[in-house]
Amino acid sequence: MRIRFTKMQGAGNDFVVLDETRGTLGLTPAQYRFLGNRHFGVGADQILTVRPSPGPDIDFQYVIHNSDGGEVEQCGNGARCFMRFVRERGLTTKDAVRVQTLSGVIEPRMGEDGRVTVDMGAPIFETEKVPFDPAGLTPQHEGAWQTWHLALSTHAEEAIIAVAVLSMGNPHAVQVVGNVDTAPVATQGPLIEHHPRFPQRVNAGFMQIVSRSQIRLRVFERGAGETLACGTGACAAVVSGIRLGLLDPRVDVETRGGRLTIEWAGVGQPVFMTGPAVTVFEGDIEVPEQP
Ligand SMILES: N[C@@H](CCC[C@H](N)C(=O)O)C(=O)O
Repeated sequence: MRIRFTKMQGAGNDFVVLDETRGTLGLTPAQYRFLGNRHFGVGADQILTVRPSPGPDIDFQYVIHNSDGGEVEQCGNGARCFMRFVRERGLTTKDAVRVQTLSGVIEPRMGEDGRVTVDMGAPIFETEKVPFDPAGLTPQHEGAWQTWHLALSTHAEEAIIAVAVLSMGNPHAVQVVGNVDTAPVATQGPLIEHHPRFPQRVNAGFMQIVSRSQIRLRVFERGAGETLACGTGACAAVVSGIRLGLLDPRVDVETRGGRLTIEWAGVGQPVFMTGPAVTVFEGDIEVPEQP
């Protein structure tokens, strides 16, 4: 099957975007994996699919697959690219749309400077909804919130880390580090992603506090490995920092691929994420039936 795609990126988090507004392609997890593969396919951290509105008051449906082929609930950088894609392709003329994802409705809005702001919805803190299993652990109280001590061990390394745990529609574990440049992202990332206390795996964030309004962040993403930026990871890190008493309500997040601005007014309120969304190129590719 030959398919048309658009390659996009938001702060260096890169995507293959597919238009299924006129019919589904019926891709299998192996075919999504093929598209995400940087050697044999197009190459991307996630594959985003635009589908027609599933119901009243909703403009589109947004389907997200990680480069490992698994479908996931949410993708923040992808949401900004989604907005630019539906505008550039003439699928809408609206400046703001309501988009159904697996974890709820988000609202991306075009900015005048070409950046996109997304209402990502309110963060979720109930451990069973993240999901995270805290049985037998004692939370460490910090600021108005708490972190959890997790043991990471392999034959090569033993470590106890303190993570804040929350969901932005998808699961996140955020730890504060002294310097993101030397943080053990490559070694601890996979151990945190697959830690048995996260039954659906987790995205692992490493946050360096620069000031009350600026952080540096690296994220080892579930199903994709370390990416140049993670939008939901940026939201999760800033929300954690605010609740732990370390950050103000508006924070610039410096990622390896660019800057995102996150705003959050407190528990029960939505998180707003602003950042770039860029079309890189378009093309078509033959997708094998059984890659
Ligand atoms: N890159 C994304 C997050 C994509 C999904 C994530 N890897 C997961 O499995 O939850 C973002 O910008 O938020």
